Amino acid sequence: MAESSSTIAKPKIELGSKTVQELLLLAKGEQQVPEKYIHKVGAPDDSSVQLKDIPVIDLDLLLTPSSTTQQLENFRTALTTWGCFQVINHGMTPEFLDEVREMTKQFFALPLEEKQKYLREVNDIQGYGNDKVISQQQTLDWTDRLYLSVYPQEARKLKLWPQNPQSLRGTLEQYSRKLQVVTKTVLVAMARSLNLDDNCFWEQYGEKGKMDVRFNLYPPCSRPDVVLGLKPHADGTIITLLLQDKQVEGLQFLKDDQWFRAPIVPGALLINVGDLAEILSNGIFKSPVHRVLTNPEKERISLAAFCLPELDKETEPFESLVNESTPKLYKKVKNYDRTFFDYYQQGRRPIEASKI
Ligand SMILES: O=C(O)CCC(=O)C(=O)O
Ligand SMILES: [Fe+2]
Repeated sequence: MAESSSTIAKPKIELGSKTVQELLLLAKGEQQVPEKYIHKVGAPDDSSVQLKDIPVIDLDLLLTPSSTTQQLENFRTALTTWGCFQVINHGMTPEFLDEVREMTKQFFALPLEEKQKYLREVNDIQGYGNDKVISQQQTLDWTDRLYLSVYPQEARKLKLWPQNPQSLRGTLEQYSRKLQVVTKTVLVAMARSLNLDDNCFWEQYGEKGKMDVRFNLYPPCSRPDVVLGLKPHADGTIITLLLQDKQVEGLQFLKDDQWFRAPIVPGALLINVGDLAEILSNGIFKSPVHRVLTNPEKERISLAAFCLPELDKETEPFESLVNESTPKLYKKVKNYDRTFFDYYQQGRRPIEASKI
């Protein structure tokens, strides 16, 4: 159902909440999970969720002339059915990816006071903390995070970039530079797979395109039957590039109304279409709904990089994808990420509001 963005309540103030790690420290081994994390409806019934291979795309082959047709065809199918794929040969060694995972673990393993040096300020998104709490009714996610803008350079708030572990700043710089290269290749391939001008997705991202990274920690949870690491959502991005934990699963995708577990492919990055690429492609690419489950024994980490258009850039379906037989399906949107979290926390999808 289409709805106008004015129907979403705009929070004036944010209500405070503790990080999950802090909560666990205070609980001193007590198993009780606070009420506000418990899903009374939509609890994660995991009993019939299957593991299904998400398409694997070799980035090295994607744009080479000799293999273009078949590779691009597979790529397009991945984006129109799953809305996500695992990418290999992306230019980063398994050792380097392990280093990125390791620094993520090391950061979350620091004493609370150390992490709190980088605390997110109320109503800001960058920094260490957890869910933005905008209503007492909100069911919270069992996750702590460190959210940092890496591009454009001027969006960086370096005082929130941890100096401990010492390697974090340098490794993050290196990792995000590599991700920019992957992003460009993927965006060009997306255009090519739709027979559009090579640069059309890349231009939407823009020279000042935003890349925000979110380090996620999902501590063990004694009630995985009723608590979620992340509520079902689709991303408000053009694309999202995700580095998954190497040992612990948890991510699931909704496809044809069924949940599927995302397998771990240790050397791969998992890339998914976000709402903005769904809009640009006039609905041809699917921005998939996904969620993260909790694990009773093991903690899980992940690192998501969100690619968003530069500030004030307007996003609407490419004209060449709109004609009499395929009418325009989405309205123009701008600064989409600003309203995204308000919808998310109410368990709603912002893309509904832009549907015509
Ligand atoms: O932790 C994961 O595997 C997924 C993270 C995610 O979906 C997000 O940060 O938007
Ligand atoms: Fe996500």
